Amino acid sequence: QTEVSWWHAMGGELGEKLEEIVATYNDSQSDYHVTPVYKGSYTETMTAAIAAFRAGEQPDIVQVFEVGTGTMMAAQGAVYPVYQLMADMGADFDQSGFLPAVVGYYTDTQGNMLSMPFNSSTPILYYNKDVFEAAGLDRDVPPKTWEELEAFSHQIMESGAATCGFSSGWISWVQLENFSAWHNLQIGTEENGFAGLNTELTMNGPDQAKHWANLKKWQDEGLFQYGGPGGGADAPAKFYTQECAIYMNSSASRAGVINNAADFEVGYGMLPYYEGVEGAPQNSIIGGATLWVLQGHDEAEYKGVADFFSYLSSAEVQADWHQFSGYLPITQAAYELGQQQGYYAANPGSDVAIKQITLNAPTVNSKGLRFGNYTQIRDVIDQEFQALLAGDKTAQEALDALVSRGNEMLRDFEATNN
Ligand SMILES: O=P(O)(O)OC[C@H](O)CO
Repeated sequence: QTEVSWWHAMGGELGEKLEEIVATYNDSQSDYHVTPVYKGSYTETMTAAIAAFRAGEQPDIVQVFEVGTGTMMAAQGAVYPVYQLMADMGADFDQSGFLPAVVGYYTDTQGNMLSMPFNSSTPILYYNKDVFEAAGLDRDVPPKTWEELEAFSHQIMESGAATCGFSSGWISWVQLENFSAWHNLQIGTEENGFAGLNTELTMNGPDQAKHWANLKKWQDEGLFQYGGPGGGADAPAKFYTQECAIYMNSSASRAGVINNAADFEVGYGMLPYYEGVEGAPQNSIIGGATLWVLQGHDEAEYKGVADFFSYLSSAEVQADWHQFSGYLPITQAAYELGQQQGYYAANPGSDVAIKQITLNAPTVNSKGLRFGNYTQIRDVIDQEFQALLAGDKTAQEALDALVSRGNEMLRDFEATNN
């Protein structure tokens, strides 16, 4: 039996489900044995894989979050592009079967898919229907706009139904990158980095500054509670314990919400937008991760990787993973299978993510982002957001600082990858 190693970043409910999927594959055939290894957060997993590659101890497959794409694409000698691997191994691979929003994020300039989609998400809004009702709000109507979200939060807090309006995971991803796409605002030049390495960040415009100034104001009023840097590890519990009535996070937080929010009914909505911003709401952008294959292994292992990828992207496996986790149904076939099964009709709100990401045809501002060194730039975004919350900088100063610090990191990346 040939061993195939897969380093991943799925913890909690998602990690357990991933292991179940792998075990089913391992039991279904006898040529290959896939071993999944949890390596921590997305950043930790990516950092570990890069270090392992340098030491010649890299796994066959590594799960890399969407913002690591620019860095992985530039690591040409380290990566075995998925379209090439599937062709070399004689495996079926129909790129056109994946959702356009997913394909566009992971293809090179010739349109070839470099990594295997597995868990693509988009941020959505979760709310506590019981708290809404206790506050005198309609339990079936989530806030559509930020103006409504602010008014609802005041009503919730003043009525005593909950002590906090909202929290959010992934400040950078949800409250800056997706915020920009959703309002059709540019994130960076060169088509948000898709068109070339000579790109500059531009996410410090007046609408982003207005939003960050509001988040600071709402924090000071108690309306908004910060969940911490990176994924925002403290945010989920604020929603589960019914402290905060509204919670914005990955569509894949759904598995955790269903598991932990047993005492109240959860409602689902799209991200809020500001009234009067032209083009809003546009469409949200993907997050989550794809599977990158690393060089340096023998052909038998790559045959195993190709076989495992075919299994992973089958409609049955994808539909099951999507329905359990809240990740998007990344193939058209998985989405259609869910419709045939009556899954969306039986689970109201479970299709909010796909409706939101496909709400309008993506513009040059809303098809995603691709920047080198972006994992490090995300850390800078977190630092500047914390400086804003601490009152050390205004929203405009924090955004200007993260843009100029980020641009230096983009220049470093350009210099080493040209
Ligand atoms: O929680 P996930 O897996 O949906 O990922 C969220 C962000 O895209 C990470 O960059």
